[in-house]
Amino acid sequence: MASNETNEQTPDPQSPNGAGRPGGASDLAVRDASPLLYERKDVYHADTAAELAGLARRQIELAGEDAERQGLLKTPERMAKSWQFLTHGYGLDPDEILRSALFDEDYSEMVLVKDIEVYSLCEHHALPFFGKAHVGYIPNGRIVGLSKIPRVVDVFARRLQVQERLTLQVRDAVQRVLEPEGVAVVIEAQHLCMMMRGAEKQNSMTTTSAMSGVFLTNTDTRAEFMRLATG
Ligand SMILES: Nc1nc2c(ncn2[C@@H]2O[C@H](COP(=O)(O)OP(=O)(O)OP(=O)(O)O)[C@@H](O)[C@H]2O)c(=O)[nH]1
Ligand SMILES: [Zn+2]
Repeated sequence: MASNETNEQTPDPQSPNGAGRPGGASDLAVRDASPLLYERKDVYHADTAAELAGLARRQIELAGEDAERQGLLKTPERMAKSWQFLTHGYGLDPDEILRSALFDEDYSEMVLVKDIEVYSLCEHHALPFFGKAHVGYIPNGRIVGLSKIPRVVDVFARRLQVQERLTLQVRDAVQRVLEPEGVAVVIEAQHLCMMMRGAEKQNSMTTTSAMSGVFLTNTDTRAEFMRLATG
């Protein structure tokens, strides 16, 4: 750590670490990478960190900033780490997560996990959208460990997304693995690309839903889900 900081305070003028020139990115990784950062192999990847940090540094420079300014010295590495976290869902398998906690059970009423926090990135602007997901299903002989539902929401949310596809993907994964009588998913979210830029609307909420099985064929079941989830 200390030697890293020393290097940061006194960059070698012969090796200006300029992202945008060949080799700049890997210099940056050597200078900034902290070993602890990459312990979570499912989230952080040392092999792409250098290139990401180089791109981040270039973005900072193109904004008109001095990337060697003290407060910004480690920012490219932080941006790389943050980007890897926000997109780590690509490396996760939703079916494997759901299959890891399936239990035979005769319970045949609705199971609802509601108010699951969702943080995702819109694929058009790479800006966050965030809100809540409500996931219900009616078992058909087996139930899933409750925590696996929010975990599966995160598998798909931690990718570049549109809210509609995120909603469908959660429904389809639960339907595919549990083979229940039906699945219902509602997501309510606010999109920063509509709030802090673009349309600049601060209070609009987008609701998407995806249903299958009995939630499509039985209006009472669907109504009960909507009442419990969003009422
Ligand atoms: N359907 C859908 N659209 C989204 C989502 N996230 C962002 N968008 C929209 O994606 C659209 C991209 O439109 P473009 O006209 O190509 O991009 P833009 O010029 O930045 O548009 P504005 O946001 O209107 O300034 C915008 O209307 C966004 O509101 C999402 O999850 N679902
Ligand atoms: Zn957007």
